[in-house]
Amino acid sequence: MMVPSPHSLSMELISALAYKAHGLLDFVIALTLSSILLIWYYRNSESRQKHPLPPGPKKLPFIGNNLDMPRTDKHITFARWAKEFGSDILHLKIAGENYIVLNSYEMAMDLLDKRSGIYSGRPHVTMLHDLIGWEGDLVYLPYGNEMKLHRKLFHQEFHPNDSSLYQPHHKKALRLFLNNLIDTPEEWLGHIQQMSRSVILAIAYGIHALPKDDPSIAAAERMFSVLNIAAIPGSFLVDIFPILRYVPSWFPGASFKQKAQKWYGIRNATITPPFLQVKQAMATGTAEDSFSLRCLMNAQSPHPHPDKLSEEEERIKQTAGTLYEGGADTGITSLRTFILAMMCFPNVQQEAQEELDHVIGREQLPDYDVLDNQDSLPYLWAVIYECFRWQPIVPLAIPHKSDEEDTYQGYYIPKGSIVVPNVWAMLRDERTYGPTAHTFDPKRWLLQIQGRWKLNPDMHDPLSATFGFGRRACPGKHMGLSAFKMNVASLLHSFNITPSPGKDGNSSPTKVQYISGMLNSPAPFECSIKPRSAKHVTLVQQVLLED
Ligand code: HEM
Repeated sequence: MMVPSPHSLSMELISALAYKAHGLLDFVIALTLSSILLIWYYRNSESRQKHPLPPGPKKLPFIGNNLDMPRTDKHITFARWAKEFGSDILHLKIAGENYIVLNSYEMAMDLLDKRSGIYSGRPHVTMLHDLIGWEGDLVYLPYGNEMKLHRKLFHQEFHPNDSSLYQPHHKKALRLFLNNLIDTPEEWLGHIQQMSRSVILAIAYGIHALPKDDPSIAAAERMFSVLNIAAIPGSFLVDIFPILRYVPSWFPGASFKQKAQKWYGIRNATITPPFLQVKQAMATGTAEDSFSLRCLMNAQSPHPHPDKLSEEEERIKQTAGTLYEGGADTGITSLRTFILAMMCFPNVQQEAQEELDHVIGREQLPDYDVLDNQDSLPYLWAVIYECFRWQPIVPLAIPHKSDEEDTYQGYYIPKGSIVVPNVWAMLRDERTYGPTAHTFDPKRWLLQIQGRWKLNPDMHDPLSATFGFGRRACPGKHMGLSAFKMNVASLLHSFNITPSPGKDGNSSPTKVQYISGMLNSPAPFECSIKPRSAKHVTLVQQVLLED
């Protein structure tokens, strides 16, 4: 029996309706309906390919998996689906877009790294790009020349062999942070935020933040909070049904429109003033060392006017803006996860402190060089790996986009697919990490040889998944890792982290709860961070005076 194709069905629909049409309106309706049918048919024409699409939840006509896409904790749902469908590669159809979810490290490497010529694009997110007007951000630039120029600027200044830009700023802010913890330990979270954001402000623009309530820090916080909410495709209904962008803001349920109006242009408005400040300071010879200054000094074609920007300077502004918008929150989130882990696992904390006491002693604070040596501080490194593994900071990395069609393991991957590496699932994989994959246990990274710890060379470290893949892998990796290591070692060296005692003096068990946006952040929690001894207090205060 011949089954009519949607194409012939739609032609019949047109003629039938046109025949019955009493006027132009009916004809337009007929034309619109049949166009939708045709678009749907052609967008689904992958099914006519030789290879099948990867498995995934059942698709409904027209709406595909729109109703299946979870609004939060997507990484957990994707990992569950991988088990249910017995496949690490999944396919979803959302708003006519193909989503390919990769739940294993090998698959992510096969596609995003080994075939990075195809899989290095970025998806377009309706809410973020069209309604909020988020533009010029390296994180979302399509694969191509402009993206490469932005990444080149990043690599120039965040090279693993040259930490001269970020280490001095970080060291200064860290020493202040440790002293602030001694003075007002109950404000520990505010101190972490102040440290991370002031470092980035100094690195990006050479601007020194006020000790409290700095307006540039507040502006960066507002900008990042918008990105964190709107960056993941599908976080707003309008990403799933882009046609909704045309509904008026007063329409019931269109609160996204009001949000978009409030946030419109926030990125450009936030990143332009500090950059112009650097350019103006450069003209008067008063600019301090920073990413912006270094790039501006290398610029081949600067605009002669201090308030105006050439195309090249505009690019530098955008790249510094990417740093300003996103460089701090990954650091804040990773440190909060570390603190939560130390509260929950006091034995781990004690063992790491014993190792630091043995290797560094109580007469000096940890320094960058010592920490780079994995052989001398294997337990500390194992704690660092385990923090990144247990609660990956960016659980779905940032989605890539395929710029060509492809086949992989017998499955068809359409051109333009949004490819989501599920880092969380990779780092919680029971096939790699065994039945304890969901618990925090630094010893999984270690071997004990003649009573001493050594990092197990057979365990593949988690960093290559934590920081993303291929040509879009995180260009801030070296700085992010270096800062995290120093923060963790300094806290462990001089402070004890424990649960906060309640009003009755007893502490209740700590709950491990996470809130997922683009970042996977611990839900707010209380804790107590106190110096380990009077000697540690003196040491921390002394090093501050050295600056
Ligand atoms: C612990 C800290 C950090 C973690 C875990 C992290 C993780 C990531 C991940 C997973 C991606 C997506 C990679 C992909 O698409 O495959 C990414 C991209 C990116 N990260 Fe980081 N990051 C961290 C710190 C930083 C810092 C400090 C900076 C700035 C200096 C930075 C700048 C960027 C930029 C610009 C991109 C976009 C790159 C592109 O699209 O080409 N990151 N990061």
